[in-house]
Amino acid sequence: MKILDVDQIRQLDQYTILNEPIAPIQLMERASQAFTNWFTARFDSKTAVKVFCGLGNNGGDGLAIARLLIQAEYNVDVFVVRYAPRESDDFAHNHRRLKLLTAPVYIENPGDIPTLRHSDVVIDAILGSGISRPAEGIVRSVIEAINRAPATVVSVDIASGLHANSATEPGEITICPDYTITFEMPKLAMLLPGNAKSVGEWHVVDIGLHQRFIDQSPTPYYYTTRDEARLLLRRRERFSNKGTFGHALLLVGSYGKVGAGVLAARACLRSGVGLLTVQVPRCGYGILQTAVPEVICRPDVHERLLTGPSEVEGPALADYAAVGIGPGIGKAPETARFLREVLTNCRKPAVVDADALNLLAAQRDLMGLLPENSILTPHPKEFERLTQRWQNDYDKLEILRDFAQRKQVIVVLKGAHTAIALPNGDVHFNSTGNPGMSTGGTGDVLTGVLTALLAQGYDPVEAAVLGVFAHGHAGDLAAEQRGETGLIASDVTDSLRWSW
Ligand SMILES: NC(=O)C1=CN([C@@H]2O[C@H](COP(=O)(O)OP(=O)(O)OC[C@H]3O[C@@H](n4cnc5c(N)ncnc54)[C@H](OP(=O)(O)O)[C@@H]3O)[C@@H](O)[C@H]2O)[C@@H](O)CC1
Ligand SMILES: [K+]
Repeated sequence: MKILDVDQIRQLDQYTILNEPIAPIQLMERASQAFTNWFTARFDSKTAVKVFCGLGNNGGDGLAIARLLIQAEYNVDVFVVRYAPRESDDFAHNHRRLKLLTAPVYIENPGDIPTLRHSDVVIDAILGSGISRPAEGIVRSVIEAINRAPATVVSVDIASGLHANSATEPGEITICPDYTITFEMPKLAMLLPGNAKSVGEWHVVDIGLHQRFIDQSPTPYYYTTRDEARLLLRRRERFSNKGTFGHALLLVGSYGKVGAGVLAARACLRSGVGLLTVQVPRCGYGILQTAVPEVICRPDVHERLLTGPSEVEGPALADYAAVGIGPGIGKAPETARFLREVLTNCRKPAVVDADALNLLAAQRDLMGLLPENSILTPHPKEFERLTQRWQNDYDKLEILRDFAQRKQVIVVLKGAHTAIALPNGDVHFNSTGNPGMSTGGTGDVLTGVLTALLAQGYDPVEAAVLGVFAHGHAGDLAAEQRGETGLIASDVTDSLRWSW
């Protein structure tokens, strides 16, 4: 799904009005109805609803929503924050219609702000995507009062005060909602970790904006939906053998961190690889053979470290269908030398994770050896070591896109809504996963998943988008079973389904 910016959404709005065609007020009605459908499915009609409206089209939505809820026999109070003499045409229209049902209360001074109770549900329709400056004066006072109140808060389209696709400057205030119900597509701001409090749990409701305009609009930002991820899945051919699905090599583990290798290996096997060889330091031999009997184990000649040579013969590095390196390998100089050798000899895209990334950061010339379209899977701290500090999430996105383009690699920046930057500068945000996955070893699992997909011949871009989705989906299934708190990395592997 494409993520468009505010200007594009405004044009999309106009395009829909002209080409569907539909009257603006009808489009507002459709959006308000879509919000109301979500709301009535979530909150019953005994709920005390307090709708706060501004004077633009977001406020117009709020007035229409209030009317629809009154008609559905909800107990609704409407407050209009009168911060300016102007109001939008569609606001004025809905204002007239609402006044036939109820009398809104006007808020012009802080003394006009009502007291909100725990049982109240606030609908925040003060400011929408059209904000052009920080919230000040009475708008700020109302936002502060709502944030202080114990009520549940649902924002219409976007939390009031939050910019849809640019940074919120220090000192700016936004509503901190429990939910955001946004129209047609997520806004970029909703995918960035720094905005978590200004977004809450968010849902997209479809309001039927014109698909042709969306298709034609250029954007570097995408959001991977379940259907899109499903389309990437390949069926396993009936007449196949283990050779069909590739022979992968994982280079993992060091003394004390052999478990990282076990996690990556199990995940690789659960992701459909045909055959898997795992090289671990000699101390990991017994552990790996016992924990994962399905793999071919190549013990390193070094007892505790990964250094390269092994007494067990195997194919040359270049003959493996895919190579994954990093989980648990540590940062010893011997291992750094081996990483250099691997990157020099491996001409296919590789998966590079964890300490392999830290070694790249320490010896930046190694980056020049990365095979094109390799998949790097840093968490933010590792990515910062590879690049530089950033000021805010937007700055980080630019650094991410620039890095992927300059190095011609795929960067999977892990976190809530993992951002996958491609060599062409596009960024795909993931839609699956949960906070339970912030626990040791889930990254190792992802390395195994991605290596398996590359070994099966998936294009690296598709492997990254699909693998990250499947990994998060498995985390969501695991969280359903155990809850987020008790979730561990092995649960993610055990929940890998490859159908959704
Ligand atoms: N296409 C869609 O998805 C659809 C969108 N729809 C809805 O429209 C919403 C966008 O509407 P919008 O453009 O009228 O924006 P919104 O934020 O309500 O008002 C902004 C106005 O307030 C002003 N203003 C700006 N900053 C301010 C501030 N800090 N403090 C105070 N005032 C401020 C500014 O006027 P100015 O004073 O700058 O002249 C501007 O005119 C969108 O979020 C969605 O809810 C649906 O109805 C239909 C389909
Ligand atoms: K809002």
